[in-house]
Amino acid sequence: MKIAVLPGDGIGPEIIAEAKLVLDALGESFEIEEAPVGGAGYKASGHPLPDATLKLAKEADAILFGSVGDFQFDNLPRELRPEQAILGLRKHLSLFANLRPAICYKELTAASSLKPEIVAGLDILIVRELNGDVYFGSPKGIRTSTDGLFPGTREGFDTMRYSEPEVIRIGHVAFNAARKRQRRLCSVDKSNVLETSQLWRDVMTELGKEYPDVELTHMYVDNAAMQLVRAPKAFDVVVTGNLFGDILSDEASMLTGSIGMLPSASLDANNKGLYEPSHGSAPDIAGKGIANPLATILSAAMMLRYTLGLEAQAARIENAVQTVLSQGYRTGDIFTEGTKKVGTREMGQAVLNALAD
Ligand SMILES: NC(=O)c1ccc[n+]([C@@H]2O[C@H](COP(=O)([O-])OP(=O)(O)OC[C@H]3O[C@@H](n4cnc5c(N)ncnc54)[C@H](O)[C@@H]3O)[C@@H](O)[C@H]2O)c1
Ligand SMILES: CC(C)[C@H](C(=O)O)[C@@H](O)C(=O)O
Ligand SMILES: [Mg+2]
Repeated sequence: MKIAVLPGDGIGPEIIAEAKLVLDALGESFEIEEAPVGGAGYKASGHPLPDATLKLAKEADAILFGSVGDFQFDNLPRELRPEQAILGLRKHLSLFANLRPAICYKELTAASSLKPEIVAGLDILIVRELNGDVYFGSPKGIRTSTDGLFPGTREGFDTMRYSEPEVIRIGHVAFNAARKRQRRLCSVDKSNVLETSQLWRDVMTELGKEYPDVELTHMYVDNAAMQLVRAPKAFDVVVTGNLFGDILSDEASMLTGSIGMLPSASLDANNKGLYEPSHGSAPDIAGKGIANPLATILSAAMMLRYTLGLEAQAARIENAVQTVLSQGYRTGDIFTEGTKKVGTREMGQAVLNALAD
């Protein structure tokens, strides 16, 4: 099994190094090949998604991705900025289904931004559509306005767009995920204002008839943002568009203690996937050896489960993460009084030790 490993920028290489050690420790014969991406790709070959990196990503069975982004590239034309690499991979590989599980481990209830009783036992799954919406809709750009309130001035514009088949395919993923869980699906949109959302809601409602065993509800995104911090355990599976899902999953991460705990899978129609932590390159802590590697290690576990068919190995990794948390190891982002503060390497080592036991 060939795994493309794309560390990227900022804390990417630090957290990926730990996930690689975990994969090495499993005793499987993975063929692991690394390639530069993001700012690192730009530096190596003048493009954030070099041809050789894209080729490797396409031919590999699965992709493990760190993170991209660095303010030193902010002044480049958009198509050369690091973030285009992850957007390009998602698009080129048709990775339309982004699964972001927000689970609050019992040891981390104290680290959550909410009261422990509100997050204890929290286990929700955000299913985010990843190939459409305002991210990819055209036209987009910056131009001189010819109408509107301030003609003759610059205006930025993007197009929010969803086709029916795009909504149907992510809908099936979400309904099927709900079937394997508590059979409750909340579709989040802004159909009181947006036409894309009206279509989204109509299509989800229609699709719901094929899944009579799943309870489908609808919620406006502003209310969903509020309910996520008021009573997050009321959710089971949430399905939403690209932009709303980006924002809601960062919000949900804080219920688990830290964004450093939130893994993700980005899947195509055949469950081939790219696996990455939901967080970014964290330039504020890059190079300090203090980033939390657990979201990346848990993403590797998702890769074993969803794409490589190694459920038992995925469970081994998840159990090891559970063990290190109960042993009291904490990186700074999840540290609370009475626990042991460690850096990236020590946290990774603790996971390796737990795997060896
Ligand atoms: N998929 C990706 O590659 C991805 C995702 C999100 C953001 N980004 C990019 O990352 C760069 C920084 O973005 P940002 O600051 O808005 O978001 P970020 O997720 O990188 O960081 C937000 C905050 O969370 C902290 N944080 C993130 N991951 C952490 C970890 N593993 N351990 C401990 N703390 C962690 C950071 O220190 C920071 O304070 C930008 O260039 C952005 O575009 C990339
Ligand atoms: C870096 C950026 C393009 C990306 C997104 O908006 O999808 C990130 O925030 C994420 O959540 O993976
Ligand atoms: Mg994001």
